[in-house]
Amino acid sequence: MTLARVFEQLAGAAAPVEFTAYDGSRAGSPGADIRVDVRSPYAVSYLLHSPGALGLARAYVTGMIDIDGDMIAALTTMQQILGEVTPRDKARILRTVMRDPLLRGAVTRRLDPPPQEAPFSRIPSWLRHSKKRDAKAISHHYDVSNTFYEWVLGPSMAYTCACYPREDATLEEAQFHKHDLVARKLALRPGMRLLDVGCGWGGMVMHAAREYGVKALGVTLSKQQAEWAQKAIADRGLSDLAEVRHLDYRDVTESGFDAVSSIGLTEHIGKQNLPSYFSFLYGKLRTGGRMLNHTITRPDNLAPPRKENGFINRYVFPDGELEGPGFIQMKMNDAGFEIRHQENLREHYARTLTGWCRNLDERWDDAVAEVGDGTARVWRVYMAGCVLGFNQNWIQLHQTLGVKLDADGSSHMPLRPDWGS
Ligand SMILES: C[S@@+](CC[C@H](N)C(=O)[O-])C[C@H]1O[C@@H](n2cnc3c(N)ncnc32)[C@H](O)[C@@H]1O
Repeated sequence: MTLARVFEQLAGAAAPVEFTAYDGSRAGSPGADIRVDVRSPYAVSYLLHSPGALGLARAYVTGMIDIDGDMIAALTTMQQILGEVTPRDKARILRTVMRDPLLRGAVTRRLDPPPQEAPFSRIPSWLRHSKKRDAKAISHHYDVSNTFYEWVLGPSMAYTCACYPREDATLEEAQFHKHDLVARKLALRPGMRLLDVGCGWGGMVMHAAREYGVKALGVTLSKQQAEWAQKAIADRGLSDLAEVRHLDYRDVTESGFDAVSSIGLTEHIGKQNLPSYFSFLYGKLRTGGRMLNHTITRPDNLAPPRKENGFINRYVFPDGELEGPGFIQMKMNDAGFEIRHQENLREHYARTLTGWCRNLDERWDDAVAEVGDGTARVWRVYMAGCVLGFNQNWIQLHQTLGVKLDADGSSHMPLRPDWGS
């Protein structure tokens, strides 16, 4: 039996996928929008020996399997296919594979993980997140290439969930709207001081300075981000108001800020450290000041965190940890914040990621030349996979607004805050 037929056997003859393989075989639906090319017999080894979807990801990252067509649609189809495979199907396919001498040789050999896997020892959560280890983990993901990120993210250089004000809003409009929503929730006014922790390429800092006349300080652990942001601030004539430092947020010495924003940093903090993280941010605010925490969450508040050893942790965000919205809120409360508002932008993140996937596909050849085939593949499969994750509610996105009350309990909030939608 040819290799393409083996895959067809797995997927079912009616699957809307065309399979081709290194042995010249073809199967599945000819001319389908999704084309899967098995380029090496060793792809089967990854598929059989890695848990869950990790095998498919490894085979794709190494280029042993190629996926042509819309990646989001391809992963959706594969998810359906794999979800329908029974243990009996697996046993039958394994028997077929073992009859082929080349495939048998490939399957019985265990392969090393692709080099794109982050070189981090898997240690318990409470041992992670030293400043040194965090700096390495952040560099692994963010110090890839600013040019690559410009192509993927677009001019906003915002690397977090956008907020789409209308069905037909562009990614760029939605990123502007997100920054503005944060600014409005924080009630930014000219002359205020904002601290933006985990500031990325400086999008929020520049928005606050340009649109609100706010003096804004951003800190990021990524050297490349800081360099890009510092140049952007100077180029845009915002140096009087905006500043970005290459710094761990724990090393910010100033305090008395009128507002604090944290947009996409909490995912890197670690469950054990959430109390000290929120206490630190609380300590940075003046009384009456507001803090907006924007983070990916999981839809439950159960312990322990799930899939710590999956593809995302190994290849994309080493040491990343997600908690439920209730848990985040509880830890903010316990640090002293009064919670005033919380909202879930889950569907907005699926749209945002779809925009990034489209951008990457449009510049695919350039991206491969810039960061290498394996790294470009990691981003392509991770971003498309996350679209499924947000659409199917494995993950969510919560903005939580807290206030540091005056000693007399006054919040300085209007009775009905109106920050629009
Ligand atoms: C997903 S990015 C979000 C960037 C930006 N806020 C945005 O919306 O585009 C996460 C950011 O958190 C930063 N970060 C992670 N851990 C940090 C730490 N301990 N101190 C300072 N920044 C940190 C990263 O360097 C990165 O800039």
